[in-house]
Amino acid sequence: RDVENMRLIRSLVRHVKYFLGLRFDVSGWEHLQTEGPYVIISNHQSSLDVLGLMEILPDRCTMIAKKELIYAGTVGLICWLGGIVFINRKKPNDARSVMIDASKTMLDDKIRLWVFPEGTRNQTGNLLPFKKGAFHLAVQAQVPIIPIVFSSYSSFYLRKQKQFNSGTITIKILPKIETKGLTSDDIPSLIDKSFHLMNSSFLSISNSVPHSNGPCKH
Ligand SMILES: CCCCCCCCCCCCCC(=O)SCCNC(=O)CCNC(=O)[C@H](O)C(C)(C)COP(=O)(O)OP(=O)(O)OC[C@H]1O[C@@H](n2cnc3c(N)ncnc32)[C@H](O)[C@@H]1OP(=O)(O)O
Ligand SMILES: CCCCCCCC/C=C\CCCCCCCC(=O)OC[C@@H](O)COP(=O)(O)O
Repeated sequence: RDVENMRLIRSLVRHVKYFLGLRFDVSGWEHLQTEGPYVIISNHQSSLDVLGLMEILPDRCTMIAKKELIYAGTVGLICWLGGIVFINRKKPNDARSVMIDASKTMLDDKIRLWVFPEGTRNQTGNLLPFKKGAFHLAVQAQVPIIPIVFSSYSSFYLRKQKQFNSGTITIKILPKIETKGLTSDDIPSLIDKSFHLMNSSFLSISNSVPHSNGPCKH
């Protein structure tokens, strides 16, 4: 169990896009060129997000995930080996204390953490209101937040209708938001700022996404 295992996991998962006929169009790479620990926040539409995440995952970065994933067979084992931090959403007090510990570990071990602040998968067409854990994490560790937005999958993937075509996912990496000097009192405004930046980015890149490239041959 070591965050370094994410290098191997990342290089394996990066091949999956070819089987699904998906392409990634990434902008803002320069914003990930930040030294030391930081918190990445991104929107969460489906398990497909794992592909986009692995496409751009920086070194020494692991994720916060719901603890149910440990029991998901091989996927659970891979998550555990990659040092994923598991939280129990049914016990918010426990989840908070795990995240408070993580704010120390990320500084001690120079680790970056990826959090889905919506807290659950969402394909409603707008981002869900953000949970607060990711922002406490960044403020407690006094590290920057890097917001990342994945465009809507709805032009090629409709879960209820069981439709899946090939398509292009736009990923926009936004400039980092500094938290140096901020305290827990600043969290509501930090959340507000992050939410509006990400939601407006999401709407703008989702409208400009090229439509499905046609049915997938597989
Ligand atoms: C092929 C195989 C490939 C394998 C691939 C591997 C990749 C896998 C990728 C896996 C991807 C998997 C992806 C997934 O699994 S996504 C699902 C799991 N992830 C999350 O849920 C993350 C986001 N959740 C949170 O951050 C929540 O805030 C938590 C769960 C922590 C609490 O939720 P809660 O429901 O309680 O809501 P709340 O946010 O309104 O907070 C309530 C109150 O608590 C205060 N508070 C909160 N936090 C802190 C804190 N740290 N220190 C001090 N205080 C804190 C807060 O200020 C507020 O108080 P007040 O301000 O109202 O007074
Ligand atoms: C044609 C079907 C298209 C789907 C293909 C998916 C391919 C993805 C490839 C490999 C990655 C598999 C790893 C799965 C990790 C799942 C993480 C995840 O998404 O957990 C759900 C959790 O965050 C929120 O849970 P809830 O929405 O609150 O319950």
